[in-house]
Amino acid sequence: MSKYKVVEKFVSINGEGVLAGQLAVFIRFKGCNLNCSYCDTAWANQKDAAYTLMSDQQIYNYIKETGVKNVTLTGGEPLQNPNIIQLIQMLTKDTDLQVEIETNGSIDLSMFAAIDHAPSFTMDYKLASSMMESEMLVTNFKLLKKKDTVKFVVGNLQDLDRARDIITANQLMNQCHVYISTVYNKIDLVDVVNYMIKHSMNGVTLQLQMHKIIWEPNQRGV
Ligand SMILES: C[S@@+](CC[C@H](N)C(=O)[O-])C[C@H]1O[C@@H](n2cnc3c(N)ncnc32)[C@H](O)[C@@H]1O
Ligand SMILES: Nc1nc2[nH]cc(C(=O)O)c2c(=O)[nH]1
Ligand code: SF4
Ligand SMILES: [Mg+2]
Repeated sequence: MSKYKVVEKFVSINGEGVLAGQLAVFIRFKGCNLNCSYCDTAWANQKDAAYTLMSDQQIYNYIKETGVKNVTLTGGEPLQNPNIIQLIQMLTKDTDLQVEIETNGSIDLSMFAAIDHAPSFTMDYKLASSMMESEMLVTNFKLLKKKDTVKFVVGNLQDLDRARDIITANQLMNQCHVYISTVYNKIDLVDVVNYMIKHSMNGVTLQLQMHKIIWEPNQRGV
């Protein structure tokens, strides 16, 4: 049985994505293969970050004890542990749960495509201001389904230009949800909306991180 390094687990409202505003139970895994300039959970990626080793069953039991049905696996990078497919299979077998996975766009999603009752993926496409764009695996786009999301976290207007190019070149609007989020406190939100109007970005959703509005932005466990 696999064990996973969990740095925190908590119940909150989901602050991001298509289920934003709904209750969710979060499992945050330690460590990441990328190092984005703006990462708000860099603490979880440090070698000396404290963690609890948990098995698939212990994670499942914790989730069920909370009584919360939306489950978000995040990190760090949850999919960098190849055994995570076992946990995903255990969670998705329980059709009472709605499983969502936050992933950074650098991990090949093909091995997860065949899972029964597939989870929904929110896959970032890291833009230039993250300093991680060269790590993006664009072959993942074709694996995404209607319930999945590509998320662009923009730090400046050049990032928005690039996001628009990627959306068009890969016809993402026909593939899945498309979200624009903003690097917290980094870019004028009015500029982002005006950009969306100017470029007729129909169907694209702008999302702000709700938990950073409700709580102090650096607070953990929310
Ligand atoms: C912390 S990451 C963990 C999952 C995975 N490693 C990833 O990058 O998608 C979860 C989400 O938070 C976003 N994020 C991280 N730092 C942020 C910041 N400063 N402002 C806005 N979003 C941020 C990431 O882009 C990602 O969409
Ligand atoms: N409330 C809340 N919602 C979230 N949605 C995605 C998160 C993440 O860190 O992946 C997150 C988070 O850290 N907190
Ligand atoms: S990929 Fe996600 S966890 Fe990793 S550094 Fe970037 S934002 Fe942070
Ligand atoms: Mg977060």
